Amino acid sequence: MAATNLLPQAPTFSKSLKYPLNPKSFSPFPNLLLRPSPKTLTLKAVLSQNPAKTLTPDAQAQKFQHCFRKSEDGFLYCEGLRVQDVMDQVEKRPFYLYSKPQITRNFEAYKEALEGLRSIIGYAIKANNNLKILEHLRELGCGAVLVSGNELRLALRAGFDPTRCIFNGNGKLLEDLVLAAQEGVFVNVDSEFDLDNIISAARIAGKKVNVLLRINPDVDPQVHPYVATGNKNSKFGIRNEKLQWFLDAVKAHPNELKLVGAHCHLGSTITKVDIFRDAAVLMVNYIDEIRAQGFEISYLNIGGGLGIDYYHAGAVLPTPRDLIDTVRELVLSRDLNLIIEPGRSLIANTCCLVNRVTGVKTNGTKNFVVIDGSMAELIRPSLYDAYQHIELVSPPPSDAQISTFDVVGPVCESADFLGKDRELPTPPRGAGLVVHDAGAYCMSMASTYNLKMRPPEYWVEDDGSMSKIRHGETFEDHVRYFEGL
Ligand SMILES: Cc1ncc(COP(=O)(O)O)c(C=O)c1O
Ligand SMILES: N[C@@H](CCCC[NH3+])C(=O)O
Repeated sequence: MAATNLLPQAPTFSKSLKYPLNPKSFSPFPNLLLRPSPKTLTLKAVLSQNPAKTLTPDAQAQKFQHCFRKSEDGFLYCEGLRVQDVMDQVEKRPFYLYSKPQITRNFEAYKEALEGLRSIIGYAIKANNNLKILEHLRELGCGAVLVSGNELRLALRAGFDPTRCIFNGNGKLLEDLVLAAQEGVFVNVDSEFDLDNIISAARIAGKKVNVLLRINPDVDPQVHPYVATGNKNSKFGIRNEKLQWFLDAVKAHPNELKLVGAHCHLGSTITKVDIFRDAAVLMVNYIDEIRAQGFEISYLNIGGGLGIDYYHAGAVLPTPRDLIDTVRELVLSRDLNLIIEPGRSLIANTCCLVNRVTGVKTNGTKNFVVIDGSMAELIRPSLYDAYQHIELVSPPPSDAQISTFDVVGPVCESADFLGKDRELPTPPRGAGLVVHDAGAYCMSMASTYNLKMRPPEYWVEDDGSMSKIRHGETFEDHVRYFEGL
């Protein structure tokens, strides 16, 4: 399917140009320039208008209690099952172990927080694309956020209602946009060429597409630069300078496009709700400006990004209720539907990567616990220097010496570590060791580097029994890719 260029390209600095390109027109931002506009609101101004909200730990914090608990005699449990017993029953290789009830509790926490608002919870499938988990979230009433054609196909296979799905991304392909258009999925517009493709897709599908403009509000999410997406250096979204061009372009295509909302996504692992509040203030200002031009905007999508407590050190972090409460009045005051796109905060704390200790060694300056899991199964520590809590699943021998270890895998990279400088009792060979909070961006980012095949996944069911929810990849799977070539 070849895309024709339906739209002229917006200039980098669109101040002096209008859609369609017309050298005579001068101000593409009549409204934005004449009134206090989002552009003139610096972050500092926003903050002073909206004094920081004090975070109150609420009853929901209880709901975020960890499904993995240590018993008094030192055994780790997942809900009612001893992780050691699970290890003894399953294949001897690293595996992911989830709690289905915790997934439900996490979802319910968002649902309860959203009471009184018209809303869609769009689960960001990129965080974890296990089909069983998707089906469970869909049954609970979740929508889905997709960033590729295959994520869209998987969401449809899992039975998600397409009208509760949002297709995001800065490089969406025409054929995938056609599917999105056919299915009636919301599509977020990221760039000029993206809009061009969306218009083509609408024509091919013979369907009008409901679009949201992904606005880059330039708010610093105060996170690792690799997971910051809503600041001015980001590859994502539309900056204020180009906004009018997009509005005019949408207006020029009434048969293909219906502009229904505005979207932003600031980044991931955000642990201060005031950051979301700042962005939401900017976003509703944009929505006011856009509505003033006659568009019927009914959705504000504030993206995902809420962080979780990776450290297990007793910190009180914002809950879904804290997040929703911080934007609630803004949403109500504009009579908007709220879309949120949580990934990590729905799924991360529901799972551990369970590993076995291969052995312990020292190189004279450092001690190492070598396990069978690695950066291939769980890359976050290597990629972002991310901390994930590590502990043994069973009590160590009574004479085990406590030392400081790097917990490493067998992969031939010095970046292959799961944890650095961790104080642990010296584990015997074969001991079980878990990496916590492994439900988000772990399995979905796993690779087969060093031919470490992707691990199997299990979950503890609501009745306390255990089921396999994904087969582990095997050597035979790898060899099969070359059959018949
Ligand atoms: C557009 C978009 N929405 C939602 C998410 C989910 O973010 P998180 O897992 O931090 O909630 C992401 C990932 O950061 C994203 O890029
Ligand atoms: N992969 C990142 C999150 C990226 C979010 C996607 N926009 C992580 O592991 O924390």
